[in-house]
Amino acid sequence: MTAIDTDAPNLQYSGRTPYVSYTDADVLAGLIHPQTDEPLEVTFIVATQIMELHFQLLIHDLRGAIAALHADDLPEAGAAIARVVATQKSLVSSWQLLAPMSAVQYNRFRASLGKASGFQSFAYRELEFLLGAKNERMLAPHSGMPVVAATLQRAYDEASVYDAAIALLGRRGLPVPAGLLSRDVRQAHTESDPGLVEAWRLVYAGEDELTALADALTAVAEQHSTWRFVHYTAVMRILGAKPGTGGSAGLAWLKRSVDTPVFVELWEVRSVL
Ligand code: HEM
Ligand SMILES: N[C@@H](CC(=O)c1ccccc1NC=O)C(=O)O
Repeated sequence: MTAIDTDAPNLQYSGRTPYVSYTDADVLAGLIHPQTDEPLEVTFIVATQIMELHFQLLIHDLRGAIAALHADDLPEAGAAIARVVATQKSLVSSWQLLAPMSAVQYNRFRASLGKASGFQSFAYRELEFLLGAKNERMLAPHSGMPVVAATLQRAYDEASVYDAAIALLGRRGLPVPAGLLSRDVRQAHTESDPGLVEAWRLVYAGEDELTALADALTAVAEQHSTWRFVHYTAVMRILGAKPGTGGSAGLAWLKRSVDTPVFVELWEVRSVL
């Protein structure tokens, strides 16, 4: 052994290491507070926190995609949407963390959740709004948190990524129905518009970058549906048809969003390609 190991990392720091300062890993480590002795409660808490972090990353990149679409910067929009899809895949795979959890294990700590429910996730709500799944009533739970409420209100009031994309199609000369370009973007758009299906059909008839945008947005919609469906089946397995802690009917309530995909015309257009 030589006296000085020149390949070794630095070993001496005073206070928080630069890694901890940059990542706040100590703050993260202090955020796990189980209330029971059931080992799976820690799994549940960490899985939820991991999903919340994914929601924040998705919001960040979706906002980037929307800004790029507004600026007619398709390469940047495409790159941001590709990051969104990669994050969504990671988000969906984080359900694996809860795969080992049975109904019996969940019931051992469910009472300690009280009236807490993922339904109250402000980040998930912002994500849904940015994807165009708007619902004014979903603003209400957050009114007691002014900063959160203001951020959510902004996402509710502004164009979704789908609105921004169809506005771009309109500017590129595609026959997007005028009523859709001037619509109130605070309303959900869940009924397929035949004129917009035709505009997407024409996009796919071409070979340009708009086809790539259509496919990238379809991938976003597909991954979002997958998250909703995997959540739904996890609830089926763990909770059955019991009412939710958030006060909803549970499975029956969740089914409505499972049955309402985002970017509806991008699904309809498959039938006429
Ligand atoms: C044991 C696992 C889980 C069960 C049994 C469960 C159950 C439920 C139920 C019953 C609802 C309906 C609202 C209510 O009345 O509470 C709901 C909504 C929701 N849950 Fe979960 N959940 C689980 C895990 C998760 C996880 C890990 C997340 C990730 C953050 C999550 C996020 C959400 C969200 C965002 C909603 C609202 C969905 C919407 O608005 O469409 N859930 N959950
Ligand atoms: N709605 C669930 C509970 C739930 O989803 C939840 C409760 C507290 C903390 C996180 C939760 N789930 C996901 O975020 C239930 O009814 O059991």
